[in-house]
Amino acid sequence: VNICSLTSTLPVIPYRKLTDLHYISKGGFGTVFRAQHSDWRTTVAIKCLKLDSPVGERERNCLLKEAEVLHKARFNYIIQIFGVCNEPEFFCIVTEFMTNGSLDELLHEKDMYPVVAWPLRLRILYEIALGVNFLHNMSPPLLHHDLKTQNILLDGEYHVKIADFGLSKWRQLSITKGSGSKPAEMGGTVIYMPPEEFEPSKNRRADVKYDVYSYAIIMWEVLSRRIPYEDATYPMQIMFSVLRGSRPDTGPDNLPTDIPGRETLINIMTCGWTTNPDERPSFLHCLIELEPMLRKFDEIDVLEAVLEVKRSKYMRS
Ligand SMILES: CNC(=O)c1cc(Oc2ccc(NC(=O)Nc3ccc(SCC(=O)O)c(F)c3)c(F)c2)ccn1
Repeated sequence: VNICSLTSTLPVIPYRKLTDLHYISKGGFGTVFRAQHSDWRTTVAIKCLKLDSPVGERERNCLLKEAEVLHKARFNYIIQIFGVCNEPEFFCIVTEFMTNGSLDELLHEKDMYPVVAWPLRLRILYEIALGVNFLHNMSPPLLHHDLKTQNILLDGEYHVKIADFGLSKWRQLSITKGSGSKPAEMGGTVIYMPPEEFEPSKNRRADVKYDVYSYAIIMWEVLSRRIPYEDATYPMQIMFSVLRGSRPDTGPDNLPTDIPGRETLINIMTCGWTTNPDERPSFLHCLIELEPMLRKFDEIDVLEAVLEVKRSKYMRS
């Protein structure tokens, strides 16, 4: 990646402007911190190369590539990049900070969020589809291939932004080597992976139908507030049962009958996770099905749902 071509249109942020760093997360490859920008007076997130490891040319190129991707993929529902910090001893991507964390927390921290009303859950599903649909509409299509509730971030008003923490080494290697993703045992979760990913004899094309499988699993997780295959103890168990065709149960115990548009949502879900990738819907198709459902809610329903989660978070934090 040519740093000049990138930084000619993307702000270069001097390291000295980034203060109050707080550690957020780390992978084999990079580390994410929260920070303040001393001139912009805002909170930002910075994804940097491991500070201790000598910044290898390849690692630096990976992060530059990511900055370029994020810069090109600017959209309402994709995490926003503010700039890069490119100094010999410090190299990082600077993005917006998503104050309400990940969808994973919203769904499973039931003490903090005892109630997440349906209008907000459906808006979240709709906005995830808008974000991924945008990526798939780029030319060439940008495939996420690591959609999971930990990579779906929420801003101050609980609007969705698609992210990719992608901090594990093998994932970066797969980007640079252009190979498929490595087996999930290396830290990744299997629950969002389509069965064709497990096939050893993989001559997989860069599959546009990978993401919609992950999206179908996320739909089930959002509507049930359960961890898919929560009874399994080993990833291999999940892989084998998924290869045999088992999927999360869509019965009323997991998906309550009072979900608005329950039938349509279950149809999209079961279509999205079918074994044959060619039978899975496009995100455009998912959006066309979801649009009328969102129109049924008026703005107030959604705002009341947001207020309810804000109040409960405030009371319990
Ligand atoms: C409580 N709040 C937080 O903790 C927090 C942490 C945070 O940290 C980061 C998380 C992710 C990234 N980077 C990233 O998302 N990159 C990326 C790359 C490719 C694609 S699209 C194609 C593909 O997936 O390959 C894509 F959608 C995204 C980052 F730089 C910082 C950001 C905001 N808030």
